Amino acid sequence: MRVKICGLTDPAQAHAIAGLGAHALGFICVPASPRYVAAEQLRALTAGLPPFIFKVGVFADAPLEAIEEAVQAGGLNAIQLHGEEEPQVCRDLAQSVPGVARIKALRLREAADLERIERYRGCVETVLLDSWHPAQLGGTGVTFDWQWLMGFKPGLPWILSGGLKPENLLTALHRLQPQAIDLSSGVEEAGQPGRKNLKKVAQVLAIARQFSEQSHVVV
Ligand SMILES: O=C(O)c1ccccc1NCC(=O)[C@H](O)[C@H](O)COP(=O)(O)O
Repeated sequence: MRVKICGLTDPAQAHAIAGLGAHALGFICVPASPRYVAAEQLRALTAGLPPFIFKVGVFADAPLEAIEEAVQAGGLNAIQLHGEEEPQVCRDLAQSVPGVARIKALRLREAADLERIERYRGCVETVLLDSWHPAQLGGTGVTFDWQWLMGFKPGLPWILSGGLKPENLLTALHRLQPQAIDLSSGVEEAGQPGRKNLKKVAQVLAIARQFSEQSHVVV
């Protein structure tokens, strides 16, 4: 079970969360987000992180130059495409930013939205399933209807996201058996987007570890 903690804005917190055992850290490169970090901040956030930590930049219909700049500044291992990027855009990015993994986020409004995954097969390495929200692209703290994932077998690696928090994580893991999870607002200080509560992060990592041990999953 891999754990991605997303929406970091403070270098000391990024280091602390890496030290707690998160596998991936996410940085929001979407200017409209309250968790937005510009390229220079990204450089500071990622400097000196352990080399085995996966660094993910989150974008939404961003111009290629912005993605290239962030990839370079942050030494990113992956880009998460959280907007309306078509499969061809994802394919093209393999040429533009070679060696950087692509994660396509799908914001689910109804069960039928899961069918969109098929279009991205072969265009991205991983899909991330998040909740749809009328006014926000991500970091909403809202869960989608987990019933939609009953019998779900997409045939490519996937990450469960959307409204996960220490209180509902174990239920989600038992019911949905995701390969990886992504959390943001559920591990934040109340009313402070981008400021993580390290106790909640530690709790989440302990739950994921405990679940993996019980399920004999290699962490
Ligand atoms: O977090 C944001 O502010 C954000 C803004 C614009 C696009 C994407 C964004 N976040 C993407 C993420 O990967 C979040 O971790 C994901 O939406 C889950 O958030 P939450 O429901 O708060 O755990």
